[in-house]
Amino acid sequence: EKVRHYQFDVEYIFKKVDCLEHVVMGINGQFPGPTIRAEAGDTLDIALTNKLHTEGTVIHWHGIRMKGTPWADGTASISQCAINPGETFHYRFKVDKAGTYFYHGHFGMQRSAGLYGSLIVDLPEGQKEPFHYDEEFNLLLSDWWHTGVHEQEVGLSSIPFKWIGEPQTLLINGRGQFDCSLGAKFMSTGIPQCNFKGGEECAPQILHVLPNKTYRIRIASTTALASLNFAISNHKLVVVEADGNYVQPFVVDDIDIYSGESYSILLTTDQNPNQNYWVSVGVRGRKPNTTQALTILNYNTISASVYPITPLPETPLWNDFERSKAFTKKIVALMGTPQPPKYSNKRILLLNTQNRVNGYTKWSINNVSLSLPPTPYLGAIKFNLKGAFDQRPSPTTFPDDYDITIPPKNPNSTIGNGVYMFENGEVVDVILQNANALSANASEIHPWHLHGHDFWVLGYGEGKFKEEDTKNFNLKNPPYRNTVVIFPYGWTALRFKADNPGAWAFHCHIEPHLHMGMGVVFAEAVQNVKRIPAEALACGLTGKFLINKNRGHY
Ligand SMILES: O=C1O[C@H]([C@@H](O)CO)C(O)=C1O
Repeated sequence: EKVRHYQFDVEYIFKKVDCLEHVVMGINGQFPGPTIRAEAGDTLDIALTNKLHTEGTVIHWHGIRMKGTPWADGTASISQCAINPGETFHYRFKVDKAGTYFYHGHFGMQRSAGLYGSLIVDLPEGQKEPFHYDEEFNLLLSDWWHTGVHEQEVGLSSIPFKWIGEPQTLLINGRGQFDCSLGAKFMSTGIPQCNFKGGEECAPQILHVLPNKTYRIRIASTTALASLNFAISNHKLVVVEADGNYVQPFVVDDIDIYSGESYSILLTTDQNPNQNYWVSVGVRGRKPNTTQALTILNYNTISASVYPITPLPETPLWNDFERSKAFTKKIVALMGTPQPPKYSNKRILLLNTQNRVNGYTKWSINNVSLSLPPTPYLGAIKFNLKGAFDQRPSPTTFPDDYDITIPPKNPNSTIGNGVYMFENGEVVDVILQNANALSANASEIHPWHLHGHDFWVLGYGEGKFKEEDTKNFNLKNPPYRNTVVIFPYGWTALRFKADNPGAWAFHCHIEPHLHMGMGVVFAEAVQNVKRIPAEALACGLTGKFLINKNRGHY
């Protein structure tokens, strides 16, 4: 159990992200940021210096539960004040569970701007994974726009509303090709063939393998918007991990991965080693307008620049939701995974709707669109600063007669910043209810991510959730995750234990949707939180409160 020290300098850099040069958020001059690698039980000590000139920043350690250090969760306005330009914030927290994680900006739309990197936690020395592999790869998937995020943010909060549209490019480990494709010869789109000489910033990273070995491929998606499908031609994939928890292994030809999720898959190199194979990432869930990302699986027996003779993997139809559901429902926990409590103490229903507030387009939960306050919730709750946010209890349900199959009859909703307060240790069921968006016959996919906890996914269903649906909850081997998707016109049920004192975001991981208000704040036992560093509180009402106190820890 080591303490691992990192210095992260966040700054804008120029980078040929998709062969065209863009301004991107980098860390220590790198995009994506440096990969953090630690062992379960280690403490990470990351000094984050904001080298941006005109905006604050924070970094969220996605999937790490922050037991005892809720102030290190890295969510602006919730766990801390944004770090001002020139200032350094010290994140110090324990990584308590092995798995595939990542980190990313959690202020404004800085994740969309490229502020992200991988965080991999290995088992401690001497402990063994419940599966065998020889080597591993790590693939961080993302999507990229040619419009800068400031322009995107303004568009989302303008009248008329300007939607960001579909991404220009999909990136694998921060590399994509916009003006060419490796598979152009095999496509009918007229896009030119890429010819890389080597050394190009945007050249795909080739997966070099040896025959008859097993590789663990860690895949995480930090996309701003896109739901993705990953496939390797001629090879089966065995899914073994999801969001840092083991799953009962199952074999598939391809996997769906939503923003905020991570998987480990095992790949056995049992195909003809004298050929190269495609590794493909394509868009699902929304009508795609982005070329699939490609790289090569190369057996090291031939040159990686020989074109695969197999056809390009075809991304399943974007709107074949039955196929998406079939994949998702294959995921169950491996025996030995923590099991859900048999009963819950409380159930809340969260209706997801697209709305209007004063003519602005928003997303709302039970008719409240989240607008983050200037004082972070953690300090505001701890010091009982009642003016910091709406003190009224947040709505835990929606009208019985709400028709989820049509656009909202009254599309007007309200802006809010209240909190869902839970008792310490309370077992909470959350039903995420999807609905029709503002235009007719439209209901979208939303991957929901919970901070500070893993939850059990008890089930998915079509239409409106009904009491009798609880009979079909999976209490035997529900997957234990931190991100779960709601399908169009459907619901997803999850259960979690509110046993981590702190204030925690629970939100749609599609970044423009969160920006449009699609999230809520949960909090439990904040009175038990100790030693919040002053630098996490030095803004808003907590900042004023501190001025009247000594510096240090509270
Ligand atoms: O939030 C969104 O807005 C657009 C569309 O609904 C209105 O332009 C879209 O596809 C979203 O996901």
